[in-house]
Amino acid sequence: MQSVILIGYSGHAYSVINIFTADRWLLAGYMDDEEKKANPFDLSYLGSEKNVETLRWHRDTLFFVAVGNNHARRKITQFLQENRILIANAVHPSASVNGIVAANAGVMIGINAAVNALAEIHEGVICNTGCVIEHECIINKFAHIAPGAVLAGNVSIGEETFIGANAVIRQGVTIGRNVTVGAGSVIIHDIPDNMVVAGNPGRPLNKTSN
Ligand SMILES: CC(=O)SCCNC(=O)CCNC(=O)[C@H](O)C(C)(C)COP(=O)(O)OP(=O)(O)OC[C@H]1O[C@@H](n2cnc3c(N)ncnc32)[C@H](O)[C@@H]1OP(=O)(O)O
Repeated sequence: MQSVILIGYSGHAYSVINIFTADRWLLAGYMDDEEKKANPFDLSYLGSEKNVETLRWHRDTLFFVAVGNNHARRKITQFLQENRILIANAVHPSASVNGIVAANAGVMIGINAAVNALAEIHEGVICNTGCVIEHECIINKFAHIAPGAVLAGNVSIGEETFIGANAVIRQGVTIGRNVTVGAGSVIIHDIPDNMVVAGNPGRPLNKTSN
């Protein structure tokens, strides 16, 4: 049985725990800035990942950065990599994965998510519950595709971009980096970097710096 240590232990981590448990991994504990008051999965607290000595103590175990915020997830992942810590992927057994998923790269693929032919899922990406990522889509590093979102064929999503729950992206659309797409939006045109867009059809709400 493989074992994994989580970094982060709140809402997003709970979904990640569900995935690892369904895939029969052993959860060796969690790391966070401090011990959490809530411990619904009865995990052991192993200290802060910022303490390099503590981190290296566990270097024979795989880690997973279970942090929903895209930018924070990237920062922590980079820190782990600098310290030669090995990172797992979390793929729920119910997910249908036919694309190309970066190996050992902190990718999460949730319950009933579908990744179709030749889609690329890069490092640190979250493909959340029931999302559909169609053929030849490219999901760049540390993006998050929220539950139920549908990306038609050949869509490209920039680094650290967030696609809200149940959003629909028309085929061939390119969405830049650090973009937020509101829940339920329908995106039919390309979106430049650093925008917040929402609605049907999606329109800018304002400029963001996430
Ligand atoms: C497992 C998980 O939980 S993963 C997380 C899933 N969560 C989501 O998908 C939520 C995504 N977030 C959203 O949709 C947010 O509403 C955002 C990011 C688009 C905007 O949030 P905020 O900046 O806080 O905007 P705020 O709520 O103040 O609304 C601003 C305006 O945009 C409109 N608006 C906000 N969200 C949306 C939306 N999804 N679709 C259409 N219009 C929207 C509001 O009605 C409001 O309009 P008004 O100014 O005419 O009253």
